[in-house]
Amino acid sequence: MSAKYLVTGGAGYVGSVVAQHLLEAGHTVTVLDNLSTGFRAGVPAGAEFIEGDIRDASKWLDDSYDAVLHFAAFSQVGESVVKPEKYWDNNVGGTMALLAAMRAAGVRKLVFSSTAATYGEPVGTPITETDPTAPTSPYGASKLAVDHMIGGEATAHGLAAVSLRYFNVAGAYGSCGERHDPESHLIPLVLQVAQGRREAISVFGDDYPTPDGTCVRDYIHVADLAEAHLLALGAAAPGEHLICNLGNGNGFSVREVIETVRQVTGHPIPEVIAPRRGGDPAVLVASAQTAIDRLGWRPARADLAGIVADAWAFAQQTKESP
Ligand SMILES: NC(=O)c1ccc[n+]([C@@H]2O[C@H](COP(=O)([O-])OP(=O)(O)OC[C@H]3O[C@@H](n4cnc5c(N)ncnc54)[C@H](O)[C@@H]3O)[C@@H](O)[C@H]2O)c1
Ligand SMILES: O=c1ccn([C@@H]2O[C@H](COP(=O)(O)OP(=O)(O)O[C@H]3O[C@H](CO)[C@@H](O)[C@H](O)[C@H]3O)[C@@H](O)[C@H]2O)c(=O)[nH]1
Repeated sequence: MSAKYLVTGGAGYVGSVVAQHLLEAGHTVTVLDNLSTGFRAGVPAGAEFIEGDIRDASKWLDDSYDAVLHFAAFSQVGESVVKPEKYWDNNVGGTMALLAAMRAAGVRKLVFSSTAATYGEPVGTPITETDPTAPTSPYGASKLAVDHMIGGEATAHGLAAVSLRYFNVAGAYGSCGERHDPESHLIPLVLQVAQGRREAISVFGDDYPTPDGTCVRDYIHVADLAEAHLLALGAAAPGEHLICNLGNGNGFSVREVIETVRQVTGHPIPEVIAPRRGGDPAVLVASAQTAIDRLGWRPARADLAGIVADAWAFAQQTKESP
């Protein structure tokens, strides 16, 4: 059945890919985005676009919407360590206003972009949703605070909510992909080296307690992630807050990612060792068992070389833009 969805942050990377999937499934989509890190051209054709801030969501939200998918946030781990106030203000303050607008409008279903960064340094691998949450960055702390806020909203006011804790999102979907300005994520930065836009990739720390000394992450294809959002829209009952990790359960080190980019692009990719980046845990690998059991989700694009190849195809389409 066709439904109407508000997608906050739908001019950004993940939000645009999910909006595109919703449109392809026959739904009506309104994107609300203040373009602080997103791009007008990133909004998929066929979606209505409102240039505005989630803090003002009450201006546009009404009971014609069936649910909100909430992506709008600042999301750089390293930046959050040096500018924590920016993260509390936008991620927590903005979501408080959005939840109030949803309550006032009677929109009672939410899917939220949470993150692996809520766990901090894990107590074991893979990470499950019942593991302790002790974020190592203000970004992770702000997202954990929002998860708590959503839990309270569900219990007190009957919201049906799903927090999806993404691990490292990568790859592209057709004309929707990752283009941050400036870019901070590993795979698009390594691809910029392959394109000749950067001389070398900096490896942030080679003295972590991992097999090759560099940080290990669980890279998930953005299209697999998008499919989980569509499933999540039907997963929670009123008053329930379901939390699901989303990853493939495979960890790759920074060096392994760089080597994969060499294989995909044929470029030698020079690397230089740089100091550790603040806020980075050594290893983040997901158990997605809850998503498999509760959403019926199955990742179909888990191969790292395939993920990098899709990101490379997208980077080649958008060579000149940021
Ligand atoms: N990319 C990842 O690897 C990853 C991993 C875990 C979680 N997440 C979460 O997923 C979400 C999307 O991440 P992304 O990589 O697509 O980031 P992005 O920066 O590409 O997209 C975020 C979008 O939100 C918009 N936005 C920010 N603040 C806003 C506000 N106050 N009002 C309206 N619009 C606002 C930005 O303009 C941008 O278009 C974020 O919440 C992020 O924390 C991302
Ligand atoms: O130039 C670079 C950029 C990154 N890295 C390293 O590469 C890894 C991945 O970094 P990045 O791509 O910036 O992603 P993360 O910092 O792991 O964070 C992403 O993944 C998290 C979940 O794991 C999400 O919460 C965040 O929103 C999302 O940005 C980390 O160890 C970084 O230190 C480098 O060595 N050099």
